[in-house]
Amino acid sequence: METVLGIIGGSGVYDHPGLKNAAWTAFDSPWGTPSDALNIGELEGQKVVFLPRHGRGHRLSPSGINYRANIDIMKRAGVTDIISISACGSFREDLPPGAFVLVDQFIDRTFAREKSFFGNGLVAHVSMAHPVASRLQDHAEEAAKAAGIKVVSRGGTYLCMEGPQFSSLAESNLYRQWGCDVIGMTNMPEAKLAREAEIPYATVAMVTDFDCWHPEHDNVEVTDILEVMHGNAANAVELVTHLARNFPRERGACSSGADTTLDTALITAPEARDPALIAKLDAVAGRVLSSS
Ligand SMILES: CSC[C@H]1O[C@H](OP(=O)(O)O)[C@H](O)[C@@H]1O
Ligand SMILES: Nc1ncnc2[nH]cnc12
Repeated sequence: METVLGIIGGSGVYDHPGLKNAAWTAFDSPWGTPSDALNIGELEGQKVVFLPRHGRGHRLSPSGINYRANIDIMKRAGVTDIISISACGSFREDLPPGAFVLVDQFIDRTFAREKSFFGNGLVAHVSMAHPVASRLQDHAEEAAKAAGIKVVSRGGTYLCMEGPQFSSLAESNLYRQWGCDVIGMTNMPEAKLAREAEIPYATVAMVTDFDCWHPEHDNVEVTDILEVMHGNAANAVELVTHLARNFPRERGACSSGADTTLDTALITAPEARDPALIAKLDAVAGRVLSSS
């Protein structure tokens, strides 16, 4: 199968200037309104589908993003792999602003978002034990190094908070005690939904600030973040360019099983399934539902 690299650009990353033969293409989704149209084109000979998570102009707040529609339209566009590019705060002295963290674990503290494509009428439980595809991390790591990014951490735990306010000092200290490395507001439920849609997912988290635990940086402000974000965004563009250049054009089987996760996840008996929900799942779960 030919690979189609999906890029979800977060704060500061609303497009990729190197996309060739590109067109912003609107997709409808039975899950509602996605953040934006998809910019579909080619980068370094690789087919790429780009989605600005907050929409162009950063219109959408983390809680207002329709994560289900976003993942659904990426699946409809044929995306085989997703790289999430995200701004984040850091809980570690050795991950200062400008550092890139190739996250491999998440803690989900969000509470006001739709988190599953499944539910009453078709219940499914997918594993989130290993939410990130190590194969994608390998490519992202290689690309980050080739892009000359100075601090690149392989692995890290991303605490996803609801927001939009930043953490209190007590929360920031608590998350550090939990062993979290970075904090953001968007990668959950995005990673969960990508897993349900059988799209391998990996996060490149770009540190913009020290959250508020750090004695010398005891307040997070968007104006400070924006300054760092512009440099990070330029590095992210470079990283994605290198990633596309070396990305395998043919997709092999995913050792994590992320691309076949629904084989073992559905629990509702076929005769008890809701036809209306099955219809909405045509893209996300068509691979397993069309044959059952
Ligand atoms: C601009 S600071 C807070 C904002 O930035 C991050 O967004 P994204 O993950 O899409 O890069 C963070 O999660 C918040 O939404
Ligand atoms: N400190 C922080 N907390 C949550 N989301 C962020 N995005 C960037 N910095 C952040």
